[in-house]
Amino acid sequence: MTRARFITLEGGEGVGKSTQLVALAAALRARGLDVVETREPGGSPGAEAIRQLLLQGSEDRWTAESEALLFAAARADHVARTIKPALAAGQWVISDRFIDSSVAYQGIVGHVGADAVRQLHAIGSHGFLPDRTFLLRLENRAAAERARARDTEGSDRIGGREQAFHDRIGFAFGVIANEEPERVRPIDAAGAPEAVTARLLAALEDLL
Ligand SMILES: Nc1ncnc2c1ncn2[C@@H]1O[C@H](COP(=O)(O)OP(=O)(O)O)[C@@H](O)[C@H]1O
Ligand SMILES: Cc1cn([C@H]2C[C@H](O)[C@@H](COP(=O)(O)OP(=O)(O)O)O2)c(=O)[nH]c1=O
Repeated sequence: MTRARFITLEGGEGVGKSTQLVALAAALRARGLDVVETREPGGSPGAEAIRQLLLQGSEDRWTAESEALLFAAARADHVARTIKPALAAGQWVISDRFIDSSVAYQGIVGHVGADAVRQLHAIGSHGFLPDRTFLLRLENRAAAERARARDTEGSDRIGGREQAFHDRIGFAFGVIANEEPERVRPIDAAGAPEAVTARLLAALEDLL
């Protein structure tokens, strides 16, 4: 039996992370693995409370620095209370977003700086990293169309920003994937959900 792994799904809004999280977890369970599905911001009671602070209210509710600290605090709780205990118990963990979202949104696009965000992660979560990160890649307009179809009742504080912001996020994730090619694997997110899941499984085969 291989050891339990921590997998994260990253990418901009609407690329299909939540959809693939459910499908990938089901595929891994079908192979007999015990899988925990989680998400950020959130994933533990404390982090879910911080999620409310982060995603509700006006766009200027937090300074860029406060926002980065809140994400790091939520992640520290998520890692300590949910992710590490699950891995220690032999469960695989798949998270919808993790540190790379902070590096992209707060670090590269939000001007806090990628290094500063990684330092916060070093303090809050001892620099804990996923075994593998899948970066779902989808052409910007297709992702915006998927997100619009989903968010018929309006989007959240961060998701509701203009298209140019989301374009910069896509670019920032590309920078991250280039920096850490061993951990961060780009996956084509176009096409039917089942086709994307098959690509994810193929790119996970060596860890199974
Ligand atoms: N491969 C796909 N093809 C078409 N629509 C999709 C696909 N994957 C997800 N969707 C739909 O697009 C919307 C956004 O997907 P979601 O998984 O919520 O994305 P994310 O979590 O990355 O924001 C949802 O309405 C979802 O049902
Ligand atoms: C985890 C994380 C999320 N975010 C943002 C990305 C999203 O706009 C929002 C999370 O909203 P959510 O609805 O969970 O994500 P999605 O829109 O992908 O389905 O928070 C950050 O800015 N930094 C982070 O570290």
